[in-house]
Amino acid sequence: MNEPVLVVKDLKTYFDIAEGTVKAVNGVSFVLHKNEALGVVGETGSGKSVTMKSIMGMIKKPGYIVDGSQILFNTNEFSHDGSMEQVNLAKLSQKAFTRIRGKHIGMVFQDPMASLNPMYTVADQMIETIVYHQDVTPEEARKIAIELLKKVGLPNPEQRIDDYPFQFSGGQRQRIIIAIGLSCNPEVLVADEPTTALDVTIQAQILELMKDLQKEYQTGMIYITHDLSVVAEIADKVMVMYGGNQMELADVNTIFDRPMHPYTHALLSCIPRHDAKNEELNPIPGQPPIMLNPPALCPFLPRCPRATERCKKEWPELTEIEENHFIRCFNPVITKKTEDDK
Ligand SMILES: Nc1ncnc2c1ncn2[C@@H]1O[C@H](COP(=O)(O)OP(=O)(O)OP(=O)(O)O)[C@@H](O)[C@H]1O
Repeated sequence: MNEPVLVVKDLKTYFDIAEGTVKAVNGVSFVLHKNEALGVVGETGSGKSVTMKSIMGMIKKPGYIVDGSQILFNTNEFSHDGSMEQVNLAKLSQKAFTRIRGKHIGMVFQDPMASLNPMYTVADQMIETIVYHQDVTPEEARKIAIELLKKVGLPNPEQRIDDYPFQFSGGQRQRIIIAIGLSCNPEVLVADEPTTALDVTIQAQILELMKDLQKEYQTGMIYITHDLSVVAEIADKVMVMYGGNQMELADVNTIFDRPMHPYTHALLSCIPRHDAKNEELNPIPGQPPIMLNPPALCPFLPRCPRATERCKKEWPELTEIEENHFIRCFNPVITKKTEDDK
């Protein structure tokens, strides 16, 4: 495996509000390599977006990254001799972050209209980004922008680049956002539910496009979704989040074939499988956790069918149960490896 581009260690992001502390992200750790796609999956409110906003320096007051959290990014942006170094993004000033965001870490969000400025043409917005981060003239930037728009499948980009965002369909706008996200050839691309606002056939096209471009550019990608079928499609490895914590992290086949966390099991049994005899969905009994002043116990405890007395007393640390398979649980579901898995 190649060098890691991003190493996140025990990331905690809290919000101090009048009622107490919302522990939105409460100990997340993972490594992202070049050319690797990490799928982050979890129910609404599980901390997926706050994790990504923390990585991109977008946490605003009353939110803050707790001391001790590490978001180590491999970059030569700040070194004097062009050598690579690990920079802790959790400690980076907002000013310094403008040299990382958009250039080394690209972003694609759920709502393309919110990411594009309605007052400016696509050309204005793309050229501005490219000129800001790269040593090129506006004329060169325009050429780069047109090439990128071609790449993301926008028809007739030489003319359409001078249109305003409202003149495009939702799917086309998302293609433009992907082109902007990739415009500086970032080492990491963060995508937060980029297909949710689109209709189903367009969703599939955009997903395919992102997968192809990620492999072509060899970008490290973090792809957030609540949809397990999307994860199966796009991810090399998967992080399952619940209640601000990562419950499990493993390569995509392991997550689907031999999940060990009871929550991952519950999540997987909620999706209909074409090979399943029982066509019914199995909702997970109970309520999602409250993140305000949570107890130092597994957040899945009240809903967990495997909970024991120990779970009511101790905090489960993240453990590497087998190589590259991490789990936060005292009572994992152990199934034997089949011959195919070995
Ligand atoms: N500005 C804020 N102030 C207080 N709490 C916040 C703030 N932003 C997020 N939170 C809380 O942090 C928790 C995690 O939110 P987050 O947006 O990361 O969830 P998510 O998994 O991305 O959900 P979704 O799939 O709905 O986007 C939630 O309980 C949310 O209410």
